[in-house]
This record gives sequence, structure tokens and C-alpha cells, in this order.
Amino acid sequence: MFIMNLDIGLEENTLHFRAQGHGAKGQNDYEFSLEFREAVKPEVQHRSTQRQVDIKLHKQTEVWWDRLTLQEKKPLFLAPDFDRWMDESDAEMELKKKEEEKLSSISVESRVRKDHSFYDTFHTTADMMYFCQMMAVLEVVNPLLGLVRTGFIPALIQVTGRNVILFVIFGCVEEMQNKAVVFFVFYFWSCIEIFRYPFYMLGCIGVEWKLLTWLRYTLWMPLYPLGTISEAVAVVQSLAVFDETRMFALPLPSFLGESLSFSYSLRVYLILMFLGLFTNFRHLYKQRRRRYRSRKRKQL
Ligand SMILES: CCCCCCCCCCCCC[C@@H](O)CC(=O)SCCNC(=O)CCNC(=O)[C@H](O)C(C)(C)COP(=O)(O)OP(=O)(O)OC[C@H]1O[C@@H](n2cnc3c(N)ncnc32)[C@H](O)[C@@H]1OP(=O)(O)O
Repeated sequence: MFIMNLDIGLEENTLHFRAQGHGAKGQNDYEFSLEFREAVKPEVQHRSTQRQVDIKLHKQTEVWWDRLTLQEKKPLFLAPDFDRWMDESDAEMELKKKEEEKLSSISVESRVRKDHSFYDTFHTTADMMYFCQMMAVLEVVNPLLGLVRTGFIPALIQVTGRNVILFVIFGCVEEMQNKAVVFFVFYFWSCIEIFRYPFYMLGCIGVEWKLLTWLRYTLWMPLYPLGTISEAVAVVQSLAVFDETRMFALPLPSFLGESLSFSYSLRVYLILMFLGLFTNFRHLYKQRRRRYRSRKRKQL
């Protein structure tokens, strides 16, 4: 058989086949149409050899069909390929197997994602962060009460800035909670605090470790800008969510429109952040100079 002028198409759920073949009985036109029992995917794959044409179609949904065609009577030219034949239970088994394979690939994927601390930082550390940042309010209260010689304004900027990010941007916006930026923000915050608080604690018992003091008064140089930039990235990423959800939107009188998105307040906050960065950077620079200058004087 020699197959020529092959024309295969799918219209709705009906497969149309037309071809010319040169066989033992000479040249012939071959043609058939098959209307399937249920929906099939619109893609038709076919491969022809000298002897035969293989046509591959996929069911729209992988379920058992009682028969192949819409018409109840099987067309005469149609014969099953018993090598590939499956009864209902075989088909169910095959579907189950596929489903299991799919599920196991999903669970591997989610395990990989879960192990990925970038994306899960918030859910694993949020409670601890909430607690620490609530306690950090004392850093503003302490200088107010004259308990420590910390600058009140720098402490206010620091604590307010972090609490806006933690409680508003991450805490209220679920879409932000599995973003990688959470990891960076928490990481930069923690990098300084693991030295700053032990430095304070030792100070309370009159002990000073030179290396710790140096780390407390030096690490802020790279960390403060990096921390502020990651906070700014988080704010920028949240703008679209606030626009979409209208969360915290300010109601407006009807002639001005419906409401003013909270993202506008955040845009103003972005400017404040960099003013805050500048103020605290200058403050920390002065604190460092004060500490090392007075030490030099003491040594002289
Ligand atoms: C006004 C409206 C607000 C509007 C908000 C606008 C938003 C602004 C956003 C700003 C961006 C923030 C970005 C930021 O979140 C990013 C990061 O933090 S990234 C990580 C790096 N960060 C840092 O390095 C900053 C860490 N924080 C600090 O250093 C302090 O919080 C700060 C207040 C900024 C500076 O502290 P300060 O230098 O003033 O104090 P000292 O540490 O030198 O302490 C002074 C003396 O007091 C003793 N002290 C202080 N606290 C204690 C304590 N709890 N217990 C015991 N003793 C304490 C300390 O030992 C010093 O004593 P001495 O001089 O005798 O040694």
C-alpha cells in the first residue's frame, strides 16, 4: 500500500480521514468519519508509514467511556487493537497510577519548596518576630524614661519602621508571606541583633568584649542600607496587592471617586524610609565615633 494526499482533521468531536492509497487493487480513495462518544482534545497527532497511518487523540477528561463512538452501533470498519485493549478496571488502575505519580511529583515539589527557607521564613518565624518586635517598643520607652542613653528619635524611627513592615506589610498581606524578601528582611534585622543585645546585656554587668563592641558599632554600616533596601522591596511588592484588595483604602467623598488606595500612603512611606535611613545612619556613625574617640582619650 502506498498512501498519498493524506487529509486528517478534527471538527468538534468528529475525526475526518481522507487519503489515496495504492494497493493490490490499484489506486483507491479512502475516507471515514468518526464522531466520538465524548469530548476529545483538539490536537491530533498522526504518523504515516508505507503500510499504515497511526492517529493519536486524547480524551478531554480521562474517564472510562462505554464505547468509542456516539452512534451506538460499532462501525463495520472499526476493530479494536487487542494488544492495547483495556477493560474498565485496567483503565482505572492506569488512571490511579498516573494520579499517584502526579501526587508524588507534587509532594516532592512542595517538599523542595518547604525546605527552601526563602519562601517559608514567615510561617516558621513570624510568632517569634511578633514577640521580639513588640518587646522592641521598650527601646523607645527606655530612653524616654531616661533608663538608657539611646537616642529617642533614632529608636522611634527604628522600631516604627520595622513594625510597619512586620505587622502591616507581612502580617496583614498574605500574598507577601511566602515571598523571598521576608527572608532577607528578617536576616538583616537579626544579623545586628545577635550582637547588639548581648552587648547591652554584658554592659549591664559591667563587662565589655572588644570584638562584640566593634561588631555592634560596625556591622550597621553594611546592614542598615541592605536592611532598608529589602524593606523597600517588600513595600514595593505589596503596592499592587493593596491596589487590588483595597485593604486599608481610605473612603473618599463620592465626587472624588470611591476610595484612595493604601498604596499611596506606602509611596509616601517609601520616602520616609530613606529619610529614616539617612537619620539613623548619621546617628550610628556619631555613636561609633563617640565610642572610639572617648576610648582613645581614655588610653592617652
Ligand atoms: C518619627 C516617626 C517614625 C517614622 C518612621 C519612618 C520609617 C523609617 C524607616 C527607617 C528604616 C529602618 C530600617 C531598619 O529597620 C533596617 C535595619 O535595622 S537593618 C539591620 C541593621 N540595623 C542596625 O544596625 C540598627 C540597630 N539598631 C540600633 O542600633 C538602635 O536601635 C538605634 C536606636 C538605631 C541606635 O541605638 P543608639 O546608638 O542610640 O544606642 P546604643 O546602642 O549606643 O546605646 C546607648 C547606651 O545605652 C545602653 N543601652 C541601650 N539599650 C540598652 C538596653 N536595652 N539594656 C542595657 N543598656 C542599653 C548601651 O549599652 C549604651 O550604653 P553605653 O554608651 O554606656 O555603652
